[in-house]
Amino acid sequence: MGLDRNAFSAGRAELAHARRAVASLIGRAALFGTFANLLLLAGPLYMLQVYDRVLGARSEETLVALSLLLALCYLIMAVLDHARARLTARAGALLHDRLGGRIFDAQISRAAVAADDRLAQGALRDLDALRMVMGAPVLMALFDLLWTPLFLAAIFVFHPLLGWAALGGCALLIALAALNQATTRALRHNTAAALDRANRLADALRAEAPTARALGLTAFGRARWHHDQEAARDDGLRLSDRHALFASATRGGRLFLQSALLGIGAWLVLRDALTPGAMIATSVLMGRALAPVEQVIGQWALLQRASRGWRQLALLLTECPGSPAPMPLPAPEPRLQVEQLTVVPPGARAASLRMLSLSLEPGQALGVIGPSGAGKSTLARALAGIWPAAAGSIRLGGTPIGLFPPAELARHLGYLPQQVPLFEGTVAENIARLDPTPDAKAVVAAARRAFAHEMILSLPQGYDTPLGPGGAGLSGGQIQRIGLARALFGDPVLLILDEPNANLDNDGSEAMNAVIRDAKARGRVVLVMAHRPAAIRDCDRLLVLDGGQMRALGPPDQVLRAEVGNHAEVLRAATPGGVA
Ligand SMILES: Nc1ncnc2c1ncn2[C@@H]1O[C@H](COP(=O)(O)OP(=O)(O)OP(=O)(O)O)[C@@H](O)[C@H]1O
Repeated sequence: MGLDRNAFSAGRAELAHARRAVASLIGRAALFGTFANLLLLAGPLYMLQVYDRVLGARSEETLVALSLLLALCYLIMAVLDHARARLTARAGALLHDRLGGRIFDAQISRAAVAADDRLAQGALRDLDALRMVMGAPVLMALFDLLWTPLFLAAIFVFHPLLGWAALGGCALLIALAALNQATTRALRHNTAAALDRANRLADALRAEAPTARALGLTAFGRARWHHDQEAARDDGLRLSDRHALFASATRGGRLFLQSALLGIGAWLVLRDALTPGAMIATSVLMGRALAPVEQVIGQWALLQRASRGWRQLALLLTECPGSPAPMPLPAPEPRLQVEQLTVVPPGARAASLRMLSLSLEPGQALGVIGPSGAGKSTLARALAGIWPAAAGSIRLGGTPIGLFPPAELARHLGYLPQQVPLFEGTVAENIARLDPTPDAKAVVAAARRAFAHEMILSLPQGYDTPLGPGGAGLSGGQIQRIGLARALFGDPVLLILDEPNANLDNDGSEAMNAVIRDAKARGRVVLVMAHRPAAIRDCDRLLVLDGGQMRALGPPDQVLRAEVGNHAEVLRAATPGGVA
């Protein structure tokens, strides 16, 4: 990725801290591995003894004793192997537990400002890759790799010529693997990118399947998907051919190496430079020395994936630093002050809201109107703490909103976005902001305030009605009412309603105005972003935005008279049954 190491050192430190927590498990696994590897030497030693002692002395007792000893060694080795596999798998699970919550929060805070952020999208998969690699045999093979030099040294002890041949063979196999990696890098990248494009398109079309079919997007969508799939298939085939070539060469090389060592050993035996037992033991030792090399080479992709995941997570954690446990702040008074607020949408170059100042006292409602793209939703998002202020400030009850921890700020805010997202879970859980054990009284109170109680009771299982993703199974108006109940849950001091009556009929619009009146009567501050005049009827101040700037702010009559040519018509439309 070509990133400066220091650029994500804070994240690295955080990951290393979590890794230290699992170090004792890994340490124990490594200790067991040490003994298991030492016991591996029992095989070659047994052969050495059988060839050089048992066959020479023709002693059956020695053979039986040696065989029993060998069986005991292998039994202990199997137990140790099993124990270390369990330990490394648990180390992976523990690492996942340690980091899971933090990474979940970090990816949400990053996605909150840029929904299509790749780092956020892949974070949980990166964490899974770390967990998997710790439980995979490749981690143990990495430990075993440390023993390869010892086995090679043992071969050197038998004869230096055998040692050099073994060392050269190992180097050749590693060089082959490195060459494989280097020559397939571009292919791997292209295959993954094409597959990613194809899958994202398929996911998007599937998520909007009915609309996609009705709009006739399927045929061209399929053609695009095919195009990317074909690219992925062609590069994937080239990649698998290349891998197969290297895999065959490696396998052939390894088999040849083992036989070659036997051949050199036999030649040395003929010249009385080696015993036959040492000749056989060398071949077995070579097999042991190469086994972890082969395993690491074979599972290199898994290691690479985990190492990429580690880097990406380090970057994510650096960019979304965890806040130390914040000092709890008193609940703010319902008073809003916005000063010289400028907001630049994430990823955009230009500000979509500039130098806006306003203040609202308890019990005041502000209507925000303006043409499409004027900056109304931008203001709503900034007030809800979603988009940060590029300049200026937003204070709630005198406290800058950035000082509230996000979860605490969310409790003081009731935000109804233009597109209301509902999630899999019951109606009650959705109103209680996904609390799996929702406070029934608070849920019903919020639904009553939102005039949604009767509507919810008419659903098949009332508050326990399960909803599909996005609120599947409900009408647009029902979704909006449940979204409003969720905004009112916990009786927040500031209500931000972005196009609240977009999907509502006249009764729904009336109910919405009653919600605004009720909130005002209880001293709450309300902001209503609206296209339909009916939504601003109960607002006592009106803000007109245009091109991200304030055009007017004041009492609705006055502002409409000054700003809108047909103000009389607009005021008439603001009454029930008026023109939408
Ligand atoms: N996520 C974004 N990234 C970049 N620019 C954005 C983003 N969202 C909005 N904008 C830009 O900010 C400007 C204001 O958009 P905003 O959604 O605030 O307008 P609006 O008044 O709510 O419009 P509408 O009435 O159509 O909902 C627009 O020019 C838009 O292009």
